[in-house]
Amino acid sequence: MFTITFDQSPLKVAEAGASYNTNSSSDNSFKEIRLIEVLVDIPAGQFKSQDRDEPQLFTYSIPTHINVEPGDILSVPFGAMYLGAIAIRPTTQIPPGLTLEQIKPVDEVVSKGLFPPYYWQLLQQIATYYQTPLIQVIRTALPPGLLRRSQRRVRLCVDKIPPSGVENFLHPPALKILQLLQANKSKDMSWAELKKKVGGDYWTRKGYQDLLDRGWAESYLDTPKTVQAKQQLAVILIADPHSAVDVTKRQQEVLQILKSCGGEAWLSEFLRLCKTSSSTVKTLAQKGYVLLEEREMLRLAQGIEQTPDRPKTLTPHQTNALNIINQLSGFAEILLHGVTGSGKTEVYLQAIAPILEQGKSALVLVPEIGLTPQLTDRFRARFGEKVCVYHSGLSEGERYDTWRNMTRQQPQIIIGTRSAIFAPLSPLGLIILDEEHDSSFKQDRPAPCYHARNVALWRAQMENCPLILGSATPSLESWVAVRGQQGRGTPKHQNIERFDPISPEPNSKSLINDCYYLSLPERIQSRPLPPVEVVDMRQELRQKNRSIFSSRLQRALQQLQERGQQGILFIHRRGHSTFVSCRSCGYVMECPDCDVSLSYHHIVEDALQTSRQVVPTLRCHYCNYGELYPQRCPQCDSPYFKHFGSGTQRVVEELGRLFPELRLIRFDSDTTRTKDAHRILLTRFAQREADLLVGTQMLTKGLDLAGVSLVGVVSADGLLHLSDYRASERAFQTLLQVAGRAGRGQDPGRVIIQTYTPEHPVIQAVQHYQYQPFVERELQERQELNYPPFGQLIALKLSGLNQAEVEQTAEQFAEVLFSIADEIPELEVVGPAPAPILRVANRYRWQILLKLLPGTFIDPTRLEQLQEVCPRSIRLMIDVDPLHLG
Ligand SMILES: Nc1ncnc2c1ncn2[C@@H]1O[C@H](COP(=O)(O)OP(=O)(O)OP(=O)(O)O)[C@@H](O)[C@H]1O
Ligand SMILES: [Zn+2]
Ligand SMILES: [Zn+2]
Repeated sequence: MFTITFDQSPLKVAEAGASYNTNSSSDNSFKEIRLIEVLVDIPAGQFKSQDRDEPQLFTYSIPTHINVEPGDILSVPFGAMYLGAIAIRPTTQIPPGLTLEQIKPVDEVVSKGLFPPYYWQLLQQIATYYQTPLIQVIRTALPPGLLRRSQRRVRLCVDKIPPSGVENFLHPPALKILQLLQANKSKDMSWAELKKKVGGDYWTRKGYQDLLDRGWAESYLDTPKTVQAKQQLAVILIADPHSAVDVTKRQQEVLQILKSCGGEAWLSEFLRLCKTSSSTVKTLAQKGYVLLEEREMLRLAQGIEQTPDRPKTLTPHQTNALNIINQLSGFAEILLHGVTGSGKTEVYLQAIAPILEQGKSALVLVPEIGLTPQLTDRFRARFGEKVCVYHSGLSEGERYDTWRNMTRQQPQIIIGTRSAIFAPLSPLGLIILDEEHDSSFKQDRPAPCYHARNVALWRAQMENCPLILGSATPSLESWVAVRGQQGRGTPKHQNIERFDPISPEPNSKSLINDCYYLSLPERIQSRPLPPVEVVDMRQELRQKNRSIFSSRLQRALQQLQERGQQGILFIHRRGHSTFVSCRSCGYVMECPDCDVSLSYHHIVEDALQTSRQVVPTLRCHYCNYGELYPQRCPQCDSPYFKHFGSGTQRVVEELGRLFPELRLIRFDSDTTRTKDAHRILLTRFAQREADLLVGTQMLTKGLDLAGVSLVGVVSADGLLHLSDYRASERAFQTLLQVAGRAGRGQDPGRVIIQTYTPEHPVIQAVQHYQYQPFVERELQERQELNYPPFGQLIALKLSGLNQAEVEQTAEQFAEVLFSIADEIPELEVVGPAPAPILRVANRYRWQILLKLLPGTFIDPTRLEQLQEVCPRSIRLMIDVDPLHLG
């Protein structure tokens, strides 16, 4: 848990000598100067900043007669033009090189409320904490083209205009505008059009100002008229499939699928889903079972309409959790720790209902879009049209429309991935992070490398609303936040300095107790968690089984079809395992100092420029410790000492060879690229079109499929030995999540995990579902080496096309940092070292780790200086609280 400190410094322009802070009555005379930083919509090529594509913030003064707030859309003078702009934050600083007189005033407020008033402070907080320029944070937060898509228009206030004789006293440009508008049927025109007809910006502005002063005209912001609502064919079920008699088996199937989609779908999506032709659907339409109809396609992404459902009767654990949540009124951080299938989603749904009734909105964040269709469907079934989806996968138009819709202040629910934390909802009554432990909540690149959980916490504090973190396997950060440093205590009530948006005085911080630990220890209907069987792959090798499947997993796969059951086969993502291990004894090479596994590297030795030699080496990518790649296992001398990894492709081939009858669906980033692929593949699986779902990480997240009885993990080792201090935590979470997909329906589940190190503490903990003992042990280890959540890490990630240059720069930077560390004993500099995967997309990558003891902060300006001296050919990324090192 960190403290929020907002920059509430007084007006610096008013700093007349040192008297400002000591004599508070003298500041009134200066309060008149109000400055605002704005984001200007500069047409491409009009302005050259250091970085060509980078938009800029400009400072304007606010005239006394208008009220400008952050989030307003403005018209501002810019060179000879007037441009659209978004007010970002009030400032007290005159930009360097300018005098107060040179700062131009804002022209007009065109539209209000593009984001809530405290929003800029949130952006500012992110910029400060994640050491990123504010403008980059703005670019991450606001949807692209927000200004470009908004059109300034002028309309007459018809009832304010006297009936006749106005020609006698109006100036020509004002009269011209009046006549143009009056001639228009809607009494309304775009600014651009007016300008063209009146003859230039200057006269249009003069004329308009006159009409505005008289109250005869006003300007406003509108979506350009060219953006038309899209029409699209929908197919709608109009009769019960069960009563259909005159249909073929296939047609009956198609009707059933439509029913399971909630009775309605877009035709094109539906055809893909059923793998049928439009003639089948047309036949069904002729027979009167379905209706084909043009409908307006909502550009608000709301998903497919669902049959309404009612709140479920809660279990006692759910009731207890909900009661506590319902009693909260202000900020609180709640960890909802519920085992897989314990009904966390139902708790979210019932916690949101009263929030909407109070006229507030709710924000629900989920890890990946692969998980969203099922979850969105459940929300849609409960709350209908009030649910919208927001994530970076939407088109620009969808994002824009959803954004504008969110600022309309009707109570609504936004479901989205990481970037949805920036949704401009207000008032906000509740924020939920589902699967809060998931690492996709952290942005890897570009900067800011923000974690949506941190941002959510700051937002909840600013909005003074509760934040629910839900997970079956909470992150160590969240666990420690609510249970105290050792993770043992009962929910620890902490003192948090809360920002009060109502009275933003520097000292108005209130102390509140606000951490809750809520647990759902049982599955719904007291279904048992599926037993976890661990298979020792070293034994298989001894028994001469060289297949990637143990004989136990082979038997289980065999039985799937015989028993008409379904399974999930989990494969660790390829290309991420760089560790080396022994197939005979399971020994893994580790760094003697850093508690992470060593990474395999080829080093090309070219010292004499005559011979090129490939030398396989093992390297620690924290501290750069290295040794030669041993030919035989240092522990048991076995020659089966290898670099690890088996991809989806290989698994699928082997499955095809061993079980030609088994019907597979591949579910990974290769097969789920297109827009609705997740929904389509999962629906097909749920319709039992396949026996086995084979895939990567994506499978672990929240799938609720009743038919799945078997879960197989091909090799846990890829997860266990990631060369990262978080490897164990992540492996534990992933394995428990994937195990949690089994046995959610009537059939009891079964989980088979294959590994070369069955004695590994993570495997032991997973086998017995021991969350707390695992976490306590892990926390102890982290504490010994000052890893998070105890100490803080900052990674400086360098990359460039020239390997020697990257390495050299990294070494120079490390020198600078070492000298800083000499002054700050709480700072440790580790490295520089090559990233575990040294070269990605042609760029060589090195990194330096900064380790800070609890409570220590490094002055951000010192890291900024590194940014300034960084050669242009090298990219430097500052990753605060990095999750993935490499
Ligand atoms: N009170 C209830 N009564 C009956 N069924 C329920 C109840 N609560 C939830 N369910 C059902 O139980 C199943 C599991 O619930 P849910 O998916 O919400 O669990 P979860 O805790 O989110 O699981 P996971 O962490 O594995 O994603 C769902 O099909 C849900 O509809
Ligand atoms: Zn060995
Ligand atoms: Zn090391």
